[in-house]
Amino acid sequence: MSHPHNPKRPRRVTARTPAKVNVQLAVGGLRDDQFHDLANVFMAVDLHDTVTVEPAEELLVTVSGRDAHEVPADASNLAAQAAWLLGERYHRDPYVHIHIEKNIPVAGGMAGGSADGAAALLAIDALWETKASRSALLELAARMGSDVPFALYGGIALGRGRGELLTPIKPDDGGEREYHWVFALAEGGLSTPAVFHECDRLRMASGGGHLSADVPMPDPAPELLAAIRGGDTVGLGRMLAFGLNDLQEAALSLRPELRATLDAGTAAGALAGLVSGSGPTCAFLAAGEEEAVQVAKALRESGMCRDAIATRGPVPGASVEVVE
Ligand SMILES: C[C@@](CO)(OP(=O)(O)O)[C@H](O)COP(=O)(O)OP(=O)(O)OC[C@H]1O[C@@H](n2ccc(N)nc2=O)[C@H](O)[C@@H]1O
Ligand SMILES: Nc1ncnc2c1ncn2[C@@H]1O[C@H](COP(=O)(O)OP(=O)(O)O)[C@@H](O)[C@H]1O
Repeated sequence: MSHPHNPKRPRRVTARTPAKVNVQLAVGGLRDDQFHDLANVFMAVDLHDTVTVEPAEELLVTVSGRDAHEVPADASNLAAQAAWLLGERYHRDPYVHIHIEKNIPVAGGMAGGSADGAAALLAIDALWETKASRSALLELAARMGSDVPFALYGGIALGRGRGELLTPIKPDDGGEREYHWVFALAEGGLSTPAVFHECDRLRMASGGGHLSADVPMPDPAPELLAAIRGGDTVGLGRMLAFGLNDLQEAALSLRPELRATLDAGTAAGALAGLVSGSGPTCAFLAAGEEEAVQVAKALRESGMCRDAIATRGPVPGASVEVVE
């Protein structure tokens, strides 16, 4: 199935994808397929991985940047899975060199692997000129992982099902809102399945052994949706401080030292601190850009994290940046 190079075809394509934070992560019961039903309110934030693809004799993954050595450079890499899935669908050998420039913390609860998978889908589709429809890309994305479809969407969106059934959430006046965030990066990652498992274990223990399947279907918090639709930073902070991440207790149970990180960020003036998704990255909402810079500085000086990054959201989802 080799395709001779057509001089008009692209030689190299670069795409980039943002990380995410979950402003709500309501976790329902364990389903028969071993996933949990979610009400997952994602926000894409301005911290990106970049993926460059070019034709090659075999499927090859290379990685550079932050924590590159922790990223699998084999078929388990979500970017490699994108090549396999697109190849299967369009009857092509998945022979591409995929280079990932990592910036999103690995196993940090910020969907870095999903970001790379989504960027690779767009980049390889452009390289091969397969012109996959948006719905075809979303379907392949959902097969790759629950978080991958949102990486294509970006912005703010509610994810239902296992997180893959998305509805965008926008301010009522149609305008853009900017929220200022600080992310405190932890040493080492947390395994997403292990955190879901710990969530089930804690529920079983506190409920006297009730089956996780008895947990009601999760819903988004109406006050949270109202804050987002009203572009209300203080209202969003109030809801985050209330505690809308059902995986937070599980992440803290596996990593108790994250409590001190959360305390350090709120003591430094953040409106609210929360564990990002399954953790261990901690996210802090700040009142404005200046406040975010101050919170990041205080967190770095506290020694409670390995680095702290001030950034903003929401930002658009995965996009092709350069076609050469
Ligand atoms: C928790 C979240 C929140 O957005 O992300 P992270 O914080 O890890 O980035 C997601 O639900 C993670 O999505 P993703 O990382 O794509 O997970 P998947 O590959 O689909 O699933 C990995 C494993 O996580 C568990 N899982 C995932 C999604 C879900 N709705 N229920 C689950 O129980 C299952 O054990 C599954 O085998
Ligand atoms: N491109 C990738 N970048 C990072 N991790 C990847 C990638 N592809 C597969 N993985 C695997 O996925 C796991 C979870 O990574 P990641 O997506 O960064 O975290 P999280 O699920 O917490 O958001 C990693 O530990 C790694 O084994």
